[in-house]
Amino acid sequence: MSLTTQPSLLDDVAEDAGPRLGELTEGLVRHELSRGAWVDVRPGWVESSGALFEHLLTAVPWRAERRQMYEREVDVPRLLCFYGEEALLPHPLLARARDALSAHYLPELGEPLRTAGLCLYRDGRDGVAWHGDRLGRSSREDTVVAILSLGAPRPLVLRPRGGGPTALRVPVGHGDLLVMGGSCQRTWEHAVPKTSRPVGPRVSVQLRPRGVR
Ligand SMILES: O=C(O)CCC(=O)C(=O)O
Ligand SMILES: [Fe+2]
Repeated sequence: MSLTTQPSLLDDVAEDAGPRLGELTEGLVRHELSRGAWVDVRPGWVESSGALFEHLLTAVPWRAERRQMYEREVDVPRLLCFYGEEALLPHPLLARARDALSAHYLPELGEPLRTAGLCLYRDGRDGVAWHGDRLGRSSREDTVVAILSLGAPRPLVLRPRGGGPTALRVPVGHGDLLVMGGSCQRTWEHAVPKTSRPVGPRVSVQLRPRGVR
């Protein structure tokens, strides 16, 4: 064996061990919703995602938040950590994912994805109620919110704004990508329902443009 083969063998081993991004467009499916909203789903975009999930569980400074609910302050039922546009993301693969998504959606979106909101759903008691991400420009403009899901799958459900039955239910975990686009934040709502079924922890990474929350 020549010495020069050894580094490449080692590289192969190192690469096999870590999480990787697959080809984004391979298996990417668009669901056209009503009123100019759409959802793209790319199952298993992050390969070997278990290592990334384990890393994020310990590397992210997860925080519990409280919010006002009528007269009382209550715990938000999930842990959170927000990375603004200047922040170093907790794993280099997240920056690569953000950049790949920015490049892919640029023709439609006209700007890059810049921030990352991370959530940890510890078990089925954690969830997020029906809402649109409408705190920023997304209350007036079409936009894109891309979500990478790691760990145990949880259904992300969508319905038209203002109620009605769930129109789309996508279990997301283990490296799946789900992207909400067009008018989705204004004209549709999404949620991750709480469940009494035993479910393991899930991490959600939401990538958004500047000024969209
Ligand atoms: O858990 C998810 O992937 C969805 C989170 C979400 O909708 C939000 O934080 O705005
Ligand atoms: Fe949301």
